[in-house]
Amino acid sequence: MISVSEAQEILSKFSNKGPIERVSFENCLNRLLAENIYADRDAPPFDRVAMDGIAIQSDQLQIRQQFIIEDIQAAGQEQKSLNKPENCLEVMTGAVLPVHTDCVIPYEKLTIKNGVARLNSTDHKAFQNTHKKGIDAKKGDQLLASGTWIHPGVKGVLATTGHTEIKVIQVPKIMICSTGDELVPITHNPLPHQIRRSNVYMLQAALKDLNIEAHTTHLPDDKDQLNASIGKLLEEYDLLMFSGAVSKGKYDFLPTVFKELGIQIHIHGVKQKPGKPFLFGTIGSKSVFGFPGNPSSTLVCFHLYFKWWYNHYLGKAPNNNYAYLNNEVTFKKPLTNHLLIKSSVEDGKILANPVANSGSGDLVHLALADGFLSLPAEKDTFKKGEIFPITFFHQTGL
Ligand SMILES: Nc1nc2c(c(=O)[nH]1)N[C@H]1C(S)=C(S)[C@@H](COP(=O)(O)OP(=O)(O)OC[C@H]3O[C@@H](n4cnc5c(N)ncnc54)[C@H](O)[C@@H]3O)O[C@H]1N2
Ligand code: MOO
Ligand SMILES: [Mg+2]
Repeated sequence: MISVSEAQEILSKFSNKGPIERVSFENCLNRLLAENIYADRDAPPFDRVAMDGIAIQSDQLQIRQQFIIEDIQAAGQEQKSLNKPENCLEVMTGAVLPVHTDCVIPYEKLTIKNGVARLNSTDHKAFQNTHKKGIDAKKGDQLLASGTWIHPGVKGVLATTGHTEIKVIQVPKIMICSTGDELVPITHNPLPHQIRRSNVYMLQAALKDLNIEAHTTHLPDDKDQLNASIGKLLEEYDLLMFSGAVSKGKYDFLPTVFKELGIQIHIHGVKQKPGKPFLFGTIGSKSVFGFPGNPSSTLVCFHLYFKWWYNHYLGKAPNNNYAYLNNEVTFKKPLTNHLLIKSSVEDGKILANPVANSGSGDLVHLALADGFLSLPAEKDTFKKGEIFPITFFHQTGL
């Protein structure tokens, strides 16, 4: 069996960067930008008034304390001009700074009476409360690099540069399949020997966190039917995700069916707990992920391996986060132990508090955890205060 890092290395080899597509501006949030974005004009495009108040010529500050108001320069109006240097213009935030002015004094520092503005203090200087044309970027400057995650601030830049269509990495078409004759739909009342199929919805939710909409289906524990269904699904989807049927049981048909369908199995079994029977294979450009059926195994393997694959598909470096173990833990097997934890923050440090559970089949306590700490296989005692890699279940930017 291979180690966690060996498994991730294999995945890196078999995940190619995804194709590029164009999407509308409306649909680009949480996608990965696949082009550089340049400024179509200076930013800001004009000397911009940054406070509501009056605009004056700063060299007048040595001579006078009060200014006759000539006019108002509102935002959205063409640039006006101050006629006489001893006067001022009222100006609004977002307006163009009028010609012959270089200093904005906010209303809070003025008293205005009978059309005359009097300064309440003398601590003013040239260019205060103005946002100089081109100070943030010049026309033609690169504002965003290909590979940027499109979050709300990035979307703002795409809007201000007038991008109505954006090149992004295509979202892979994914089908999530449950297997197992004990599973019934969530709308059913299970018989005593049955359970509702929950793993596929965990996977669907985890994919939605990555902005991937995936379908779910159920396949029976029947080799011929699995063969036929998976063959068809491979024609239609880029990637198939399975939960269950990858271990040693008489009805764990997936590894055999995959081989019969010509799928090359690159990983089957990783020195870890949970998730030991994890499977990954490819056929042409298509990939299959076989997550072990126990709920924690499914979710942990999704985060360790699918997200690793997806980072490569997006051309992004995976995130490496670390946290402080907040309780001593012993684990005597030569396996990487992915310990369920609930995180907290103290003095700016992420603390990982182990969540007690009865094993990888314990869905109840899985829901109380917000991630897992990966404790290395080489040790069996892990002390409070030691630092280990942490993976969060909830999306915090991949
Ligand atoms: N002789 C051995 N037995 C087992 C081994 C082993 O190495 N030797 N490995 C164990 C480990 S570790 C795991 S993990 C499980 C993985 O088994 P499978 O991937 O084959 O999964 P199943 O047998 O189909 O199911 C296991 C368990 O998970 C439940 N399950 C499956 N799918 C769902 C779903 N969509 N929603 C909710 N629960 C689901 C299923 O009912 C089973 O209880 O094998 C061990 N055995
Ligand atoms: O290692 Mo299995 O993944 O415990 O349930
Ligand atoms: Mg099994």
